[in-house]
Amino acid sequence: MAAEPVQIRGAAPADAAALPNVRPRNEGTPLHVEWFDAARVNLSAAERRAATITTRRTVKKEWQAAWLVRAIQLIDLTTLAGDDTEERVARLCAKARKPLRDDLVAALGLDFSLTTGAVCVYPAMVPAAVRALEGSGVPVASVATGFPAGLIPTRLKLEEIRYAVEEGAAEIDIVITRSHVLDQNWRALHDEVRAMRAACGDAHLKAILATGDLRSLRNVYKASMVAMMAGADFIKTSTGKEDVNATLPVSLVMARAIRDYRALTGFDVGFKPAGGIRTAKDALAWMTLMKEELGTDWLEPELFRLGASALLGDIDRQLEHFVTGRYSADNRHAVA
Ligand SMILES: O=C[C@H](O)COP(=O)(O)O
Repeated sequence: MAAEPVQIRGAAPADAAALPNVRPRNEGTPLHVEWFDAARVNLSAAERRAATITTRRTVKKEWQAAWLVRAIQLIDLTTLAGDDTEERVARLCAKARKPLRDDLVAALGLDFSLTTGAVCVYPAMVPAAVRALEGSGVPVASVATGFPAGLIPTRLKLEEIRYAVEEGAAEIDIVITRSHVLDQNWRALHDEVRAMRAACGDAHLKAILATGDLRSLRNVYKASMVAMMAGADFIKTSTGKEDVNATLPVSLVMARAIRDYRALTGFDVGFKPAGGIRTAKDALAWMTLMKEELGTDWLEPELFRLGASALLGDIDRQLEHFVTGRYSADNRHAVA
């Protein structure tokens, strides 16, 4: 079965910031354990359903370029390495501003300014990223709260968020305390994410659940619900540093939690799979999952991001193949 084309919207009008935001931000709710306590997740059913995304569903060839251009707009272009430097961050930001070569942009007939969804860096790199992205409209996302393990005192986690926001990060990717989930201490998890959301102020909060550490899909569902009740703007699978990072079955469970939370509260919460997403085929699989489970609003950067350090290169390669009919040498493509 084939997926339908995505509508690629152009650049936002210059005065977009002045327009009223029609989608209200998730305010969160008090903790309602009864909303998820009885939830059961059938692992093999989730795996079977996720498998159909890559086998039964394909994006028709003539629509693939449009889907891949949209995938670029959804990427949180990431560098989270111990040897990051301001120069590396500046190069990454240049890719975020201009992800494709001019000849490919012209051949694809793109009449808008194509950028990635955001650039995601460590807090110490936020000032360099903000400088490099000035005037581009590309937001800077910062990880925080003792990423990736999250095992620093709460006071320091909140201070780290405030630092990144003060330096200009518009999005904060926090990590939750995994032991709160493993101990089923939902009150502690709710309080923690609530305090982080308050520290974010106007910056949007993405709650990284580190699903590879949570031991069951049932825990993934419960942690997703509590993070949303605490006011997360996005729920995100992984840091990219766990042994198992983004997978389709985990993403399916998180998408169902987003659907359930929406039915209960009316709030739309975004989703960000991250960690190990490397190929154009991966990007299309996650986009198809979003479209089928949550609808086309979840193909917009406002509600869906692909967290990836090494995806853009393959998308670039596939788009070049689409335009020219051949693949060029790897060294001609973006490393990111
Ligand atoms: O948040 C984003 C992840 O760290 C990216 O992981 P990756 O390097 O496997 O793409």
